[in-house]
Order: sequence, then structure tokens, then C-alpha cells
Amino acid sequence: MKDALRLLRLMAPHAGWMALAILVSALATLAHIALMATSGWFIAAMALAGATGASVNYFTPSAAIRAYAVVRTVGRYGERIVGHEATLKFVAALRPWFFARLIPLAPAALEDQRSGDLLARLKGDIDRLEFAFLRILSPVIAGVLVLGAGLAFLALHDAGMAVGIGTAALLAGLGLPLLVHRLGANAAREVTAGTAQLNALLVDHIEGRAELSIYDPDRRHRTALDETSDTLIAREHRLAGILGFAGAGVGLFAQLSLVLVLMIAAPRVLAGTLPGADLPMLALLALSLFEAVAPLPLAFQTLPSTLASARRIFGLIDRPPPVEEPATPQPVPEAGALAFAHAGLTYPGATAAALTDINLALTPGRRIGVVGASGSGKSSLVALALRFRAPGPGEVTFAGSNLAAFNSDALRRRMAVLAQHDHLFTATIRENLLIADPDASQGKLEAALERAGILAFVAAQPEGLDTFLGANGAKVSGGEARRLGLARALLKDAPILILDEPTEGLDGETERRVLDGLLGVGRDQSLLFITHRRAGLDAMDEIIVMDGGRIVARGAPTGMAALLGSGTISGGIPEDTARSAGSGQGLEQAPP
Ligand SMILES: Nc1ncnc2c1ncn2[C@@H]1O[C@H](COP(=O)(O)OP(=O)(O)OP(=O)(O)O)[C@@H](O)[C@H]1O
Repeated sequence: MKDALRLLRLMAPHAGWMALAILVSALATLAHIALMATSGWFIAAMALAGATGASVNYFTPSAAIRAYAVVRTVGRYGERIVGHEATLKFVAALRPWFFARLIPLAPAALEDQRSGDLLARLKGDIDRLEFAFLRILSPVIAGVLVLGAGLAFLALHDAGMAVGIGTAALLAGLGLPLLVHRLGANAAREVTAGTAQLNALLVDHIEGRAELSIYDPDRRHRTALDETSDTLIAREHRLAGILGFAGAGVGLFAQLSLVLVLMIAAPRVLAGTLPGADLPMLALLALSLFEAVAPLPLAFQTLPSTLASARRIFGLIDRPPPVEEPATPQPVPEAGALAFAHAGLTYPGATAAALTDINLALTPGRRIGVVGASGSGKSSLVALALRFRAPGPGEVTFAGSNLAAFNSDALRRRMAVLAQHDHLFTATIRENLLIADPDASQGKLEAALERAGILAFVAAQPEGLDTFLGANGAKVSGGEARRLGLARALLKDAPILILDEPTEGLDGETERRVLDGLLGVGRDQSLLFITHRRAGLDAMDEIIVMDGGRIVARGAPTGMAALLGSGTISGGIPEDTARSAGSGQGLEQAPP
């Protein structure tokens, strides 16, 4: 009920169009009923007049029949035009509404969402909400209006007949739909959930096709996919069966109403209390009244799946945002120090802290290298710096102000980042780069590619910068993708540059070239350089060693040589080594 009311509130801005669509729909159905009833009366009246030789005015009824036919045709057309206009306006507003609420949740609050499921919510669930008006609200309200008018007309002729037909209409329009709802509610909800699950499995299946072909020769994943699909088809089959049964039920009640009219009206005609021509009029009126009842079983069948979709959408956007945006954000200074003061971080649901008591200051122009074992918290530092997560306890500041005082998007304008899992878009190299700087000239693009050590590769491609990268960069190697991501980060004019393992996947020689291009230039940016490797650390002003979410050692590169050795720092720094090396040249052991 809460979801239904919320859905109605979302429709409220389009109430004008919706009301018009319902009125036009009711008018078209009333015109149809009037056409049937008048035609029945007219044919019978003419026949009776012919048989008895009585004169009859046929101009008025034949003009009325023409008018009803025109209103019905135009009404049906208008019903679709206005109905779809109302629905499209609703859905067109719904998508940006949903998106605007989804974006602040990304990426942190959406980590547990499978991409296929997210896609299902974005597309299938939103699409299903359009049924809320077209299949549910509009036919129900129009049906009530038409039945009200039709029964009132019948009551003028015969109150008992109106009560009998009203009862039949109630059973067909409410009893049957409730039965349909009862029989099909579970199946309808399962169709909504099953569609999302099938989407998720399909996306997984396509994205993981290489892994599946290696690890799943027995096609277990494919079997699960087929089973989900079969279950979905079975549920839809059941729903179609229930709907067919309901459709037949409405037809049965319509025919019973016809019999009822004959049973009540025929004796009255014989008794002379009802004109003979009124009998077919009332019979056809009663029959066509069920036109307004026919869409109701579908409306009730659609209701649970529409509400399930609404619930899935509301459930997603009602998640608490990972960080609160300030009501009146402070302007973000052009430059300044990015500082962590006693900052900690515990991920929701985690038993242990990912970061504890982090203190560091990335002042303008300063370069800080961060090393540590896998899982020691390096990328979590980036999440705090970018305000994808909020620290707790402690604080992170930029130019002396807590990051919480800034609008997150405005803050991120001051940072260029190569993330650990940097995403290449399914687009050309140029389009991927221009995301960082839409106005970048050819020269600027090439300079960034050169600094990232990938210009020669791009230049060697037949289409150069306009080379298409394939799905998520599938057409380039891991090392090439990394350097393209690095070029994109370098393209952005931001005072802070954060690189999370920029040379991952590169051979020693390429790594050296990339680091020369990266670090061999002036210090117009401060740099947070996260790495597993020794290379590049000599150019840092300070090296921080992390272990278990804490800074266990820190110092100038001279002091790190003994500690880090050379080559890859694969396993991180064992704590006792860090402590014993703490007295080395320039290296201080961090406070526990
Ligand atoms: N979104 C998350 N939810 C819960 N726990 C997380 C999340 N991200 C990271 N962690 C956990 O936090 C800890 C630190 O992870 P983090 O990614 O910061 O390590 P890292 O040093 O960057 O590792 P690597 O070198 O392997 O990239 C790990 O124990 C990890 O499992």
C-alpha cells in the first residue's frame, strides 16, 4: 500500500494528462455502448414500424448513430494518443528521477548490485511502471465511470435489471480480478524477480564467457540460465492461463446479463409495459457494458508485478548514501593540501577496520608513495580522498576544510585519478580521453599519451586516436589499457593526481619509460602514488608503508631502500622488518 501511494505521488505531476486520458477513454467506451444500444433500438423500431405500418422519425436516431460512431472512432484514437502522452510524460520524468537518486549511491552503495540486476531495474522495472497508469489506473477509473453511467441509464428503465446487471458486472469486474490476483500474485512477483535474475545471469554469462569456457566445461552456468528461463516461461504461462480464464469469465457474465435482460424485459414487452424496440436496446446495452469490465482482470494481474517493480526501485534508491552531501556546500579552493588526520574506515558489515589512524598531508607539489601488502588499505585511502566513503573516526581535509563541507562532484574536480580497476568505455581512444577534458586539443591528447608511454602504440593504429577499443577496452592488452587510463588521468588539469598501481601489468622496460614520463616533469601537481613495486619510489618525497590498515613505517626514499629491497614488493612489508628498519636512514617507524 505504501508503495502504491508513493507511486501515485510520482504520477501526481501528470494528473492533468492522466485525467484527460481517462475521460477520453470513458467517453469512447460510452460512445460504443450508446452506438450498440441505439443501433439495436433503431433496427427493431424500423422493423416494428414496417410490420405495423406506423410512422417513425428515423432522422434523429440515424444521426445519433453516426455521431456515436464518429465519437467512438475519434475517442479510441484520442484515448491512445492522450493515454500514451500521459504515460510517456510519466516515464520520461521517472527515468531522470531514478537516475538522480541512483548516481549519489554509486559506486560505494551499489557494490553489491550485479550489473545485470541494475540494468533490469533501470530498464525493465521502470518500463513496468508505465503499466501502472495504462493497464491499471486508467481502465479501473474509466470502468467505474462507464459502469456508473450505464447502470444509471438501465435503472431508469428497470431498477431490478440495473441491480442484476450491476451484480454481474461487480462479479466480473471485481470478483474475477480478485480471483486472478489471488491465483497469480505469486507468479507475477516471481516473473518480476525472475526477469531480473535472468538479466543478471545473462550479463554474467556474457561478461564471464572466457572464464566459463575454461572453468565450466560442463556448462553448469548455462544450465542455471536455462533453468531460470524455463521457470520464467512456466510462470508466464501460468499467468497467461489465469488471464485467459478470467477473459472467458467476463464473457460468461456478459452472456448471463443478456439472458437476464431477456428474462426481465420479454415479459414486460408482452405485458405492454415496455416498448418492443427497447428490448434489443437494453440487451445490447447490457452486453456492451462489459467492454468496460474486460480490461479489469489484466489490471489486477498486472498490479502485483508493477508493485514489485516499484518496490525494487524504491528499495534501491532508499539506501542511505555512503556520504551525506552538505546542504550549503563550501566553494572548493583551487589548490591546497589533502590531509588525513587520525582517519579510520570500517566498511559496512565488516568486522575489522580497513583503515586505522591514518595521518598524512599531501601538500601542493608533494609526492607521496604508498606501499603495502595486498589488502593493507591502500585503495581505501583513495576512497576516502575521493569522498566515496566518509572517514570514521578522524577526518580528511582539503585546503584546511573537512571534505564533508564540499559538494563531492566539485571536490573531485580537483583530483585526477587512475583507479585500481579503471574503466575503459566501449568507445574510441579519443572518446575515452575526452571524458577527462572535453576541450583537449589534438596536441594535448598526444602529450598525455606520450607521458603515459602509449603514444607510439596509438599512432601505429590505422585509425589512430579514433581506434575503437571494443567492449570495455577488450581490444587492447591489459598494459595498454592501463596506460590509456593513465593518459586520461594525466589529461585532467587537477592539482592532485592519484595513481593506484599505474604500472600494473607493464614489463620492466615499459614501466621505466612510463615512470620517466610521469615523474620526470615539473611538480605542478601533488601526487599520491600507490604501488606494489619498487620502481618510481625514489622520486617520492615520502614513502608510506601500510599494513593491516595502518601506517607502519614512513620516511624518505633513502631510508626505504634497505626496507623495500628492489623489484616487486609482492608480499608487502612484514611488520618486524618495518620496525627493525625504522631506525634506517630517513625512515621513521610510524607510531603504533
Ligand atoms: N567495498 C568493500 N567492502 C568491504 N570490505 C572492503 C571493501 N573494499 C575493500 N575492503 C576490505 O578492506 C581491506 C583493504 O582493502 P584495500 O582495497 O584498501 O586494500 P589494498 O591495499 O588496496 O589491496 P590491493 O593491493 O590488493 O589492491 C581489505 O581487507 C578488503 O577486503
